Amino acid sequence: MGALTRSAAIYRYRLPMEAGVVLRNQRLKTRDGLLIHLQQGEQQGWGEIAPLPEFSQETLEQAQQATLIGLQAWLVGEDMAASELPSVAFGISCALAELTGLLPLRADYRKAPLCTGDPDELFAMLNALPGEKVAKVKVGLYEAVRDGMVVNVLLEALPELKLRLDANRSWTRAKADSFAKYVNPAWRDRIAFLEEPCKTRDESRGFAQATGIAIAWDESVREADFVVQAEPGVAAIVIKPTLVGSLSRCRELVEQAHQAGLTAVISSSIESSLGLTQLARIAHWLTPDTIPGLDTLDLMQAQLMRGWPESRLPLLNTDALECLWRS
Ligand SMILES: O=C(O)CCC(=O)C1=CC=C[C@@H](O)[C@@H]1C(=O)O
Ligand SMILES: [Mg+2]
Repeated sequence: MGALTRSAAIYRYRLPMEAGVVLRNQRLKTRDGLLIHLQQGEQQGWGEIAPLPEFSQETLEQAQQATLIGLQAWLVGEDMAASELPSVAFGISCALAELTGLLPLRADYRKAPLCTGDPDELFAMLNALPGEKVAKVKVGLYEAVRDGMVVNVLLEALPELKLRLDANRSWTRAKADSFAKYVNPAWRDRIAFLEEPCKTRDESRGFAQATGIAIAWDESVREADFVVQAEPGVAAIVIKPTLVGSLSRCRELVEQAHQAGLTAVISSSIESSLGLTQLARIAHWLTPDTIPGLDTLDLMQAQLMRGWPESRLPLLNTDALECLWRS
């Protein structure tokens, strides 16, 4: 491989977001990130490196520096050690996996639609979906009691529906319990999982065991002391590659989850359509039996380089990219 000439480039993109996309404490007006392009002889690969504000530890500037160092090493034929910055490790490993043909082209474009809680809107969305009816609802933003009622109404109105819920650690145990109180016990097993209900893992475990509502780890997966293991009440782990790291790290997590009998859900960190379509390919490759959590494209006002099937958003090409470095 080393005999063929290598070239590489780093581009920067900025995509306008829909008004009102709020991440934790911050309104996200634009999504900013890097795309990298690697070429070796006839082979090439793209990768996206886009730290997510409020979720990633690294800034875009730090990611850019680390990317440059990584690509310069690759150009002189060195084996790149995975960067310590997860977004960089993910983007570089994707570009290499495209270049070497490791990442298959087939993709899983099913997505669990993100739903605001309006049963009519959800009904229309689900009717348009082939196969399994799974939707995702954010909870923990308003009153826990209101969340409980919304979930109950959705499950009652749509008998085929399974729900994924996400509280992003916003509840005390008491609030989580007041949510559960409003969900008919007969329907609780149609909650595929509730991501991170409580502020601590122990509280979340206690909640799952007391209520019979299965939970999933998301934030926890990125913590240093986290170990993938079967536990009572835990159904799944959520893997957001931009926040987790290299493709091989993601693969390792998927394998550990499957060995422990847990579902592994490949999920978005609000990447552009380039990164999202790669995540759909990763999901088809590593978790073919599980619908990935990729319904975030419509939070943006445009797609980038590669289109998501049937998306009506305009597709921007390389003209929208600013070349930062090329060699
Ligand atoms: O998991 C999904 O189905 C979509 C992605 C998603 O919900 C999220 C992506 C990025 C940040 C958060 O707002 C949110 C999450 O916490 O899981
Ligand atoms: Mg989550």
